[in-house]
Amino acid sequence: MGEVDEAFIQAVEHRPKLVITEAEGIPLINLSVFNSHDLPSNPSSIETLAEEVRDACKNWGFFQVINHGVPLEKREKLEMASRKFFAQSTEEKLKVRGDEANPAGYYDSLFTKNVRDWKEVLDLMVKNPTVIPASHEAGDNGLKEVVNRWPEYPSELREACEEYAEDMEKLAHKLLELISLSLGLKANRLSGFFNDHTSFTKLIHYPSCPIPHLAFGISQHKDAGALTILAQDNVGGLQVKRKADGEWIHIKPTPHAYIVNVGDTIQVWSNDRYESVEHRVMVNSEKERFSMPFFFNPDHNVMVEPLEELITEQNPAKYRAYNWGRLFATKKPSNFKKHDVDNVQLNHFKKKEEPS
Ligand SMILES: O=C(O)CCC(=O)C(=O)O
Ligand SMILES: [Fe+2]
Repeated sequence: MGEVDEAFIQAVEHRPKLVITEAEGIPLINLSVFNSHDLPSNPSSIETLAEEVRDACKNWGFFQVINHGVPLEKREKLEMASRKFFAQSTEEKLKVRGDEANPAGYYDSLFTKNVRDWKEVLDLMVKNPTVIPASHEAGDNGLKEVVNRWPEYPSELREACEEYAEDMEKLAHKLLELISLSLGLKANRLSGFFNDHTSFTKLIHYPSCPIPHLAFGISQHKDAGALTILAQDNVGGLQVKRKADGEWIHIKPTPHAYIVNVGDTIQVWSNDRYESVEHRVMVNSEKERFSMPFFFNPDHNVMVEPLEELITEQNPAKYRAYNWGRLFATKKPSNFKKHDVDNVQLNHFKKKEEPS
């Protein structure tokens, strides 16, 4: 990624401002009650936690969690393996390149909204294989298996990633329970959508960049799945669009915390009570950065639509049902191909306002 390709250059109106807005930041939520033994006899603290989650989801769409129960050694083991993997030559990394037929793997040429991202990634599915639709064409009901391409080096990467994904899955289910409670639903209301889930871990490397005023690590986007749980190193660069005023807010790294955001799927399930919020990543002319988002996604055959408990006469369903797997099969390849149109957006499924 040495020479500067014009595909990286953002349109003038989207270019990063190098002056960073430091604000009070996204909410910090302490999950320690989940790890205490007296959990069942302590419903009031869970209720308090659910309220904090509700406020965070409503006001920001993003929050950080501490005392989350994920062992630090597991996170560090995967982070080290990721650094070793990306330190190899491009030729070596391209041996595990992902493609349209089997998207799990390495990419060094990715686009968000048609501008190239200053990053390289390794995508690894949690379920190996993961079943998804063979194509996004309506009428094609065929399925295919996505199989991980484990790199030979470093040899510990596979075990590190599998162990880490197990921990992430547990944390994701805890968060899902809290989100369900926060919406006034039973704790396990959403868990049935994840039996054969299509979640994946993405290892990301943002190399240092000579043109941080013209390019992004990832330009502004929303995450399509249910929840994203992100581990970032201490360099920083993630920015979240503050709902209150549309200002881009820098998320200062909190050691060992995870950053959580709700994706489009939860926006639809909640019938817009919670919104999937735009975010982006700035790059840095001096420092490279590593991050590891875990995307918690439903089963391919889940039809995503507003939950019936959250629909009322005053608040009718705002979306038509759509099939998660088809959207996933559409989204994945479009991330690495230059398309004439933006990625599929949730607006496609938004119901038109009925004339009153
Ligand atoms: O690396 C980060 O901080 C954010 C990554 C991200 O937003 C994504 O991969 O969707
Ligand atoms: Fe994202």
